[in-house]
Amino acid sequence: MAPISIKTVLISESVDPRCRAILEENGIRVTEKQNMKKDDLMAEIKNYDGLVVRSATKVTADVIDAADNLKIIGRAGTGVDNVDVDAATKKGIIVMNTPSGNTISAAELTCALLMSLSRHVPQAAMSMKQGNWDRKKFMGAELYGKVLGIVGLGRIGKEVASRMQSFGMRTIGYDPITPPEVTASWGVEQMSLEQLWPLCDYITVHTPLIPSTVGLLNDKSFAKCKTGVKVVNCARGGIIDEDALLRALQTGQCGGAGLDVFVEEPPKNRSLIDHPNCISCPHLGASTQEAQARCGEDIALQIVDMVNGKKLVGAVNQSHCASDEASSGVCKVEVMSNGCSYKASGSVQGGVPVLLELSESVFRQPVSLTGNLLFFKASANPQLLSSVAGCLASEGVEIESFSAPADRTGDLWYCVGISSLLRDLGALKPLVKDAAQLTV
Ligand SMILES: NC(=O)C1=CN([C@@H]2O[C@H](COP(=O)(O)OP(=O)(O)OC[C@H]3O[C@@H](n4cnc5c(N)ncnc54)[C@H](O)[C@@H]3O)[C@@H](O)[C@H]2O)C=CC1
Ligand SMILES: O=C(O)C(=O)COP(=O)(O)O
Repeated sequence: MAPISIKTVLISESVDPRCRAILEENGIRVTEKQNMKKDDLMAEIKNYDGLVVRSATKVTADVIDAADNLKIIGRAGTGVDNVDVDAATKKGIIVMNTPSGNTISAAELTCALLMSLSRHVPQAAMSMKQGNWDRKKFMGAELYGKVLGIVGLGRIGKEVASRMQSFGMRTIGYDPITPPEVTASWGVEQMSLEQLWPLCDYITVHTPLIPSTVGLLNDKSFAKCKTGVKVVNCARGGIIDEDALLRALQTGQCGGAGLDVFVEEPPKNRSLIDHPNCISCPHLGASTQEAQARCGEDIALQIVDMVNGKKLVGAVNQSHCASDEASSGVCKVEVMSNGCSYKASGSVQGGVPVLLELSESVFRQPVSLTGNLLFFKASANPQLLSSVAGCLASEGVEIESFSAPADRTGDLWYCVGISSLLRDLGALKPLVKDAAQLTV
């Protein structure tokens, strides 16, 4: 990829000192300014090529508009919902995150809230500090044998599942993308939300906040749950509708809530937080030394790699960056293998080589040519991805991304990013017409 010049970076939140040290070791001037008001950020941002944030800095369209020199917004963490990614993309600014650095910490906090809900630990601790010795009031229930519904079976959902299974919980879940065969291999039975709600003693959500997840748990879904269901939100405020949750806590339909995140942070409306069956934290999921060290270091190294033209890792909008000088050049190649000819056309977007077309299959989204890739040719059918995922899972290989062709008729090429190459492509033979794998 072409090197991108970053000489100055503003860090606008408390990010691990390793971030600053790595950037400075690589000749980048770093300024740290925390708790800036929007106007101050808009005035300050003009001076920088790069911005590093966590979740508190709201990088809105007007902030981006004011950022005359900005080329990179680095999110030392997972969620990029505090960054207007569309506005950044339109201005050719790359947005990148470090999505796995805080997975374990967020999963552990989720488990801590689940355990606290079952045994009222925070309430009992408060009561002790007030001089009480109330053994009756805090009667709890075991997690053992109870059903945990996990909505969103990505990185954190998976880690929560394995930890809570060790407590003897049955884990069920729902995810529109992660195939059931894959989650079955880590002990989570998938089903529709309609089937899931009435079965759960506990529900935890681990999705991004997107239109389809806003108010996933609302008055209607609470009504379908067991009376007294307990819920945890360590993902994003609003996935559990806050007004509906308060109503459910007041009627007892919800027996307890563990919240780490809120629609408004910090929340001005305290009625949920003040409810006796609600335990809450001030967005602490990623607040561990380990997670911060990983995220701070990862984002700095990703920026340095980009500056040095080495690779672009963690970019969430690279394929659409309008200002990428190389994005318009399409390159076509023909490869002969075992007597068959494969025609491919590709390009470079945001410094990353992408595949646009493979032998008549035009991909719906450009396929980033990075990591381990498995290409397979098959005719479209609703079971295709889940059968392939199941076959890969049985070989210990996980799907990390999926690219489908725009057309759905005839035999077409699909591409999946995979955790490691398959030992033997023959395992896929019953499912597909042709297959190839490579590491880029
Ligand atoms: N409290 C905290 O400090 C932290 C919060 N987070 C948040 O946790 C959430 C999960 O993070 P990761 O597991 O890393 O993300 P991920 O991207 O690995 O997993 C999210 C999963 O949600 C699924 N999903 C999308 N729409 C869905 C829907 N309508 N219903 C059910 N599932 C759906 C996706 O298919 C994906 O598998 C994010 O919102 C992230 O911002 C992450 C780290 C720390
Ligand atoms: O990474 C995420 O998505 C988080 O929510 C963590 O946010 P934070 O970096 O602690 O402000």
